[in-house]
Amino acid sequence: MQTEKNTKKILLLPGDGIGPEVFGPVRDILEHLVTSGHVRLEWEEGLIGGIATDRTGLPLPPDTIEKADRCDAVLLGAVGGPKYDALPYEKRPERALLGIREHLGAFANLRPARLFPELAGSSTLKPEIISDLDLMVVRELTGGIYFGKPRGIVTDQGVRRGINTETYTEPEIARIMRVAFDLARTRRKKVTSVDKANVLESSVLWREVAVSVHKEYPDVELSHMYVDNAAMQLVRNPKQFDVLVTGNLFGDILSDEAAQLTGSIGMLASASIGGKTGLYEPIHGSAPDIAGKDIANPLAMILSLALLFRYSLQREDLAGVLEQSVQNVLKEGYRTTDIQGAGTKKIVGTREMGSLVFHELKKVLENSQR
Ligand SMILES: NC(=O)C1=CN([C@@H]2O[C@H](COP(=O)(O)OP(=O)(O)OC[C@H]3O[C@@H](n4cnc5c(N)ncnc54)[C@H](O)[C@@H]3O)[C@@H](O)[C@H]2O)C=CC1
Ligand SMILES: CC(C)CC(=O)C(=O)O
Ligand SMILES: [Mg+2]
Repeated sequence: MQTEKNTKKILLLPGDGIGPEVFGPVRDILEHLVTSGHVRLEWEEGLIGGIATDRTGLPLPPDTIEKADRCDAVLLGAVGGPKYDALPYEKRPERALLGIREHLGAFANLRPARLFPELAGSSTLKPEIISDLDLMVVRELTGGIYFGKPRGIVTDQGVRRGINTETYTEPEIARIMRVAFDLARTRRKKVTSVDKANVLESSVLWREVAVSVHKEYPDVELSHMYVDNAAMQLVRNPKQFDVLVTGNLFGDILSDEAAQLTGSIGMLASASIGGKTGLYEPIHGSAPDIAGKDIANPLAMILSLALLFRYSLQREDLAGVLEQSVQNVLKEGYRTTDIQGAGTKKIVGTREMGSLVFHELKKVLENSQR
């Protein structure tokens, strides 16, 4: 095990709905890692989303931005909920999410869809289709239609019109392509670039830049796929993919689909990198349908903390310990309801799953010191 020279600082933003619930084990895990001397780390908490609007009138208060700027990494739960759905866009919790991603410059969103072998019987897909699945979705996160201007709802001669703009610049495409090619070099050296170049000019440029950047990576294979076909191929034969790189909107949609290949959206973690500070969050939302019921799966949240150790703190050892702890708990047959299936010995709630992983983590750490 390594130790840190300098104390690192992280910001915790639990957010709304199941966000604070799945965050439960995070503080215990951090506390234990610090008190047992495995890492020198401090953390503070902040507000984001609906809860921030309730308490301060703003979904992304300046205090949260200031705290994020003093930290080495940010860990976020989820934002949003029906209570806030009627708010104008600038006041919505989701605006805060886009705002913090943009502020941190976190343009590369890595969403690793890796199937724990123990969950091969938990997906709605046949085990032979998903066994050994290990695909990385690289989603462009600070451009595209979520940020393009003009946007809004205007009234034109008495008729209301909703407008959004899909736009990508050459440098925006080139930098996300480099992230995808660099990652592919550490994996199976295959990049599939997903676009809609048969219809959209932004995708025509996307494809041209992909081809041009690819010249820097002759050892990596590049192929292109239209997004409608990619959505179908993901459930037909997902193991054909290694790194799948795409824009903000397509990546948002395809990564929820990829999550189901791993058993549940409650399993998929994400790392948003490329800017001054990394941002780590499960890919799921605030799940208002199950919030407050102690049934949400906290594993995507815990695995996001593992990614924080891997990408922002360069602590591959601790990332591995967390991932091993999750796997051991699954091996013992514990499941939240969303991942029940073959191999389930006991259905547990959010709190119990969190505490099982926490206790397993202590064991894994002890064993690693022997
Ligand atoms: N990163 C974020 O903060 C995101 C926020 N949202 C927001 O979340 C709210 C709900 O959006 P939805 O479209 O329903 O997406 P969602 O991801 O919150 O939920 C989709 C479905 O997956 C289930 N689910 C999600 N996370 C789960 C977990 N950890 N364990 C077990 N089941 C889980 C939910 O119960 C629901 O049936 C909206 O306000 C939306 O804008 C949506 C996606 C991402
Ligand atoms: C507000 C949305 C862009 C959040 C989302 O669905 C995501 O990032 O996956
Ligand atoms: Mg999404």
